[in-house]
Formats: sequence, structure tokens, C-alpha cells
Amino acid sequence: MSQLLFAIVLVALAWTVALATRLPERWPHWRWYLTGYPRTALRVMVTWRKVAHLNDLTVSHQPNRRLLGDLAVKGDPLRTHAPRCSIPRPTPNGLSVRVRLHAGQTPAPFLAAAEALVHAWRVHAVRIVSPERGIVLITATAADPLEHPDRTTGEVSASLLSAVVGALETGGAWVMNFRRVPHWLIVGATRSGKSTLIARLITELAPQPVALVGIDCKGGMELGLFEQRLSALATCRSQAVAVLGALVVDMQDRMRTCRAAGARSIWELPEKERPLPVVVVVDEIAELYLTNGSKEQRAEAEQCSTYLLRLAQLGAALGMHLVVAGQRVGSDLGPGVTALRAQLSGRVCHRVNDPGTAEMTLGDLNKDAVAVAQSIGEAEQGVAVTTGETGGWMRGRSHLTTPAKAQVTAAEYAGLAFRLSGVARALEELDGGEGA
Ligand SMILES: Nc1ncnc2c1ncn2[C@@H]1O[C@H](COP(=O)(O)OP(=O)(O)OP(=O)(O)O)[C@@H](O)[C@H]1O
Repeated sequence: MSQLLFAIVLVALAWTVALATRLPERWPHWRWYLTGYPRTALRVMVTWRKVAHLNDLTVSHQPNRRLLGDLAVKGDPLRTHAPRCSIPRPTPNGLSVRVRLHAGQTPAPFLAAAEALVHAWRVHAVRIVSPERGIVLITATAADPLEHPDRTTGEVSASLLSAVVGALETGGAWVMNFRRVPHWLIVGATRSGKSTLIARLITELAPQPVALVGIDCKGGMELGLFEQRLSALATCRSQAVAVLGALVVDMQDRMRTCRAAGARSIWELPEKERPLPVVVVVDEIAELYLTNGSKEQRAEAEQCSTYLLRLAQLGAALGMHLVVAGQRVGSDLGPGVTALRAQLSGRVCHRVNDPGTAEMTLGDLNKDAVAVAQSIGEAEQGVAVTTGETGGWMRGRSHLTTPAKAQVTAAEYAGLAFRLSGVARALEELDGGEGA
């Protein structure tokens, strides 16, 4: 009785301190730390042995065969031992426990038991990784952080060519960093959130000293919002050919500059001589590749394909980066698409209509991510599976960026729409040629 009274007084005291110090404003996860975590941690400790036993995570020190006369009898020993698990450590959005494996155990049965742990601990999701040999780290997420992607934790230091585009399921920030992952492929069915992610990405890159080039062959309907901040916008395939061709020439100039300075990338050049990084955003890649079969259109599509491939292959070290978005990105679009896809190491897969598209986007990097991408529902707009810098994958949700907000940002940073002389000249020549 006295213990119960003590616990009640302690909780009341904690709440009073929390409210008196205006904790909710300063610490967005205070509610979880003060109430959710103690409850869940207790549940984890109380249920661990039972869950381990029911899911074959235990071992026995007794042999599972006995001699009965001349007969060898095989069975499950009654006394089994669950592997030792640490005291649950709170995380901003859940908790984590380290499990020390017994000799002979592997992480595989723990992976299989993830669903059982979710129900036993009444949490949103459980992830299991093995950070070192003999150890399994179980991370439980209390609630889906992707419901409120604006409540991310941890400061992300702003750096050139890095953009915070949303929140990850860990509760951390979803960062697209072109210095680490130079090219990105963004895939998703219609209304899945591709354009919103691109809008957010451009909004984040807009204040940075980066030239932004748009290729939007849907008549510029999506990227036209950012026209004021873009160094160039191609709205049809012939313009795309001109822009991409000029960028390839620019890339070759950069190569020569680097060779003359004995540098292996533009980042090794002195700051004054360093050319401006360029991010090329292609919205709806299919528009570049699909033709009506005429010789002229086929030649244009092939040119686009060759230029994109060259930019993807050589651009990373020369400060030329690609973001390619589309509903499908497969060999059915035309030759060169599969080779291009292989060069786009950053992948983002939103909701897709067919398993093939998820497989095409993530299958060559992470087989298990394909199933997760397929489970994204209609109502989860903006939710996607994204590959990480360390080769793993994670669910994330972009920060909602409305077209109005996108336009305001573009207008605000219109002064940073750097002139790319080669690209501007190529577009002028094209206009002149068409006009003549
Ligand atoms: N991160 C998000 N959070 C909340 N809502 C979102 C998010 N992303 C997208 N949405 C909603 O989904 C709608 C469709 O998104 P969006 O236009 O980006 O899809 P899309 O994949 O580009 O579609 P399309 O291929 O037809 O252009 C948006 O109008 C917005 O309301």
C-alpha cells in the first residue's frame, strides 16, 4: 500500500515539475518518457521469458535426445533458458533492448518473432538488427512517427547539397545528401507523393549556392512552380536534349579543369575555382523515353538516354547530380533505362500499383524492402521506403510542401537562379532554330 502511495506521489511530482517547467514546449516527447516508456519497459521485462519461450528464442542446456533402453528418444527439453536481455533503454519514440545470444543461436528466429513482439509489447513496430556478433538489438517504436513527420528529433547540421525532406520511422530526420549519395531515383504511382517530395527537396536546396535545372516534359506543370529559382526549365523533349547536351559539355569542361589542377573531383579544387554544383531534376522520366515510333522521336529519346547516363556515370565527382522521378522505371521504357537505374544509387519508392515496380526500384538493392514498399496504402500519401547511406532501408514521409509554399520559396530565392551560360545558349539556339 505504501509503495503504491509512493508511486502515485512520484508520478504527481513528475507531472507538476513537467508543467511548471513548460516541458511540453521544450521537449516534444515528454509524454512518452514520463508515462509510455515506464509502462512499456515494464511490459517488456515481464513478458520477455514467455515471448522468448513461445517463439523458440530459448535454448536448453540439457540434451534433446535420451536413451530409453536401446531406443534413442528425441524431444523438447522442459527447462529452457531465454537469452539475457538488457534493461530497456528509452528512445524518443520507443525503446531498445540488447539481447545477448546463447552459443548456437542466430538472429534469424528473432527476425521471425518480430510480429509476436509487436503484439506482446503493444507497440507500433519492432526492428531487429545485429550490430555486433552475438548481439541482437531490438528497437520498438511506440507510435508511427510518420503520422506526424513534422515532429522529428535531433538537429541536422545544414550543409551544402544536403536537404531535410521529411521524417524517418526512427523519429529522426530524412536527409537527402548529394555529397554522400549523388543521384536519386524517386518512384511512385500517381498521387503517391512524388511531386511533393521533389517540391520539398527544391525548397530545401533553393537557399543554397546550387544551380537547379528542371526537366518536366509534362509541359512544365510540376516544376514550372519553381521556374523563378531554376537556372533552366525544359518542358519538352527537344528542350531536354538541348539542356542535357549542354550539361554534358559543361561536365567535360569541369573534367579538364580538374585534370589541369591534379584534382580527382571539384571538391578538391580551391573554393574560388570550384564550379557551381548542379542538381538536375527530371519529373516523369517516361515522357523522355516514350515515342510514337517516328525516327525523329526515337533519335531524341536515345540522345536523352545517352546524356542522362553520362551525367549519372561521371557527374558525382564533377558536381552534377540527378534526381529522376517516374511512375515506373523499367526496361520497357527503352534501352538505357536499366543502366541509368543502376547508376542512381539513392532510391525512394512510394506506393506503387504493381509488385514489379517496387522490385525494379528496390529489388536490386534490398529484397526485404520490396515487401514493405508494397504494403504502403492509398491513404499514406508521402510515405515511402528509402535507401539509407549505409546500405539499409527505412520508411519515411516527406514534409508536406504545398504548391503555394513552393512558389513563395522560388520567388524568395529567385536571385539565386544562377546562369548556366552553356545551357542558356543551347536553349536560345533551339528557340532561334524553331523560330527560323
Ligand atoms: N508527405 C505528405 N504528407 C501529407 N500529404 C501528402 C504528402 N505528400 C503528398 N501528399 C498529398 O498527396 C497528394 C498527391 O501528391 P503528389 O502530387 O505529390 O503525388 P504525385 O505522386 O506527384 O502524383 P502525380 O504522379 O499524379 O503527379 C498531394 O496533393 C497531397 O495532398
